[in-house]
This record gives sequence, C-alpha cells and structure tokens, in this order.
Amino acid sequence: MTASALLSVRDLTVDYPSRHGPVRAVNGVSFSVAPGSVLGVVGESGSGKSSVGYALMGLTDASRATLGGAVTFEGRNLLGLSNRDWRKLRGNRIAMVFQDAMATLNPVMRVGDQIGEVFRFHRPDMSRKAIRAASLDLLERVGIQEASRRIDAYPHQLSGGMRQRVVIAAAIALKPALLIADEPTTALDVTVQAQILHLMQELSREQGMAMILVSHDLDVVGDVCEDVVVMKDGVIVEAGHVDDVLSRPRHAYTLQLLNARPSFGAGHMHGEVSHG
Ligand SMILES: Nc1ncnc2c1ncn2[C@@H]1O[C@H](COP(=O)(O)OP(=O)(O)OP(=O)(O)O)[C@@H](O)[C@H]1O
Repeated sequence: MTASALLSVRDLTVDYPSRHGPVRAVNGVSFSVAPGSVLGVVGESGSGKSSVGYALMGLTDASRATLGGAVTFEGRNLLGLSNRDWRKLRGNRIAMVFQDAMATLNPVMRVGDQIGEVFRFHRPDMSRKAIRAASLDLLERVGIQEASRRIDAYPHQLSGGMRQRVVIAAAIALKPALLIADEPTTALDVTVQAQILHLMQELSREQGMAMILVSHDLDVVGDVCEDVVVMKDGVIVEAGHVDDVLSRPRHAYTLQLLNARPSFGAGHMHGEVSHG
C-alpha cells in the first residue's frame, strides 16, 4: 500500500453461506485507490466484482456474507465498522450509484426531496431553504435541464438518463472522497450511457473525487478509467494502467473479454481508447 492511498484493500475475501457450506465469491483481492483516481473493476457475470463493491460499502449484511482481509479507507479499517458508523460514512465520505435508478429512488417522493434527504440526514443543521437551494444546485450540476421545475417531479416523470443523474446528484451531494458505481449505465441507451459516464468523469475531476467503476463492459472502463483490475472467479487475474491492459492484455481471460466486445476491431484498440 502506498502512503497516499485513499482506499487500500488487502486480501479481501467474501464468503456467502449456502446449504453446502460457505461459498467464496471473492478470494484474496488486493488493490488501492489514490485520491481523485478512477479505477475500473471488470469481469464477467459471477466473477465477484459486485461482491467487492458491496464489501466496500458495508452492504453485505443482508446476504449474511463473511468478510476477511483488510479494507482501509482514510486511515480507518472498514471491516469492523458498526452499522451505525456505516450509516454515518455512507453517502458522506463514500457514496454509491447502482445500475437501476428506479430501484434506488423512492417512487412516491419528489426527486428534490430525495436529494434533500441526504442533507437532512447528514447535515441536520441545514435549513429547509438551504437544502432546497443546494438540491437545485446539484440538479443543475448534473445537467438536468429546467431543474427548477423538475426538482418537484416524481421519478417516473423523468427519463432513465435523468433518473440516473438524480441518483448521481444525491451521491455527490456531500462531496464524497470516493464514489463506487456498479454498472451505472448498463440499463441506459448507448448515447445516454456515454453522457452519464462523462458526467461522472467530469464530477470526479472537478471535486477530486476518486471512483471505482464496476462493470462487465471493457469499453466503459476503457473510456473513463485510469487503472483497471480484471476479475475472474473471485480473484484478480490482471491489473494495470487501462491503456496497457486493453492494448496488451497478458491474461487469456482479458483477451477473451476484449474479443467478446461488439465493437472489437472497430477502433478501440491500441491507444485509441477515447478519454472524451
Ligand atoms: N447474496 C448472495 N448469496 C449467495 N451467493 C452470492 C450472493 N451474491 C453473489 N453470490 C455469488 O457470488 C459469486 C460472485 O457474484 P457477484 O455478484 O459478486 O459477481 P459479479 O461479477 O458482480 O456478477 P454480476 O455482474 O452477475 O452481478 C457468484 O457465484 C454469485 O452466485
């Protein structure tokens, strides 16, 4: 681990209980994330990448998973944290965005109020007026047009892309040091995907916020990440700078992932990775 790491993951294991005994979904994963950097965690379905994300967000309780190893964030070991401490940390210093904005958002609550909830929970001293102003400002920052009208909309009145922008607005509200995004654009149209990814990249640059982007899609990772770890069967099979890994994969599995892309051979190889 480098002294400057924001997050350091060492020998992380995640075991899920099953009728036949524990099933190891993550088997000794180590990586670190520097402040403001963007790391991609890539692998096919079942490789364990989401389990890594859940472990880093303290969201493995419901699945009764057992965690091993060490996860150090801003100098604290997260694996021993109580649920109470997790609630203080989540949405504050670590925030997350998932694939399905509709599942993240409350369908019967206006989007402005949902962003406002973040402030109400973590900044109880803020006035209602200040919260509304801050929520409006966030909606504008994430590119919601006519934000002053849409702040009072319900999620179903917005497009899928706009809903994901709302989720991102709530995630960045308190300027977290780390944003964990698990397949944040998988449910969106290709053009909207690119817009959302670039928004996240821009916000990360502006706020000096580190990001971990969990995705099955190497094009997505190649587009926004600086470094990448490739996971298979619960272990990291390859890690490095994204341009190196994509242009000169060392592991057969990475090559297989690259070859499986629909855009393979269409200009994404060899230094042509767009950082748009
Ligand atoms: N709650 C759970 N209980 C039991 N096993 C689980 C649970 N969640 C995941 N697993 C198992 O752990 C392994 C890794 O799953 P995980 O979801 O982390 O992989 P993934 O790469 O993110 O896949 P996907 O993209 O399909 O979510 C899989 O074998 C999966 O079946």
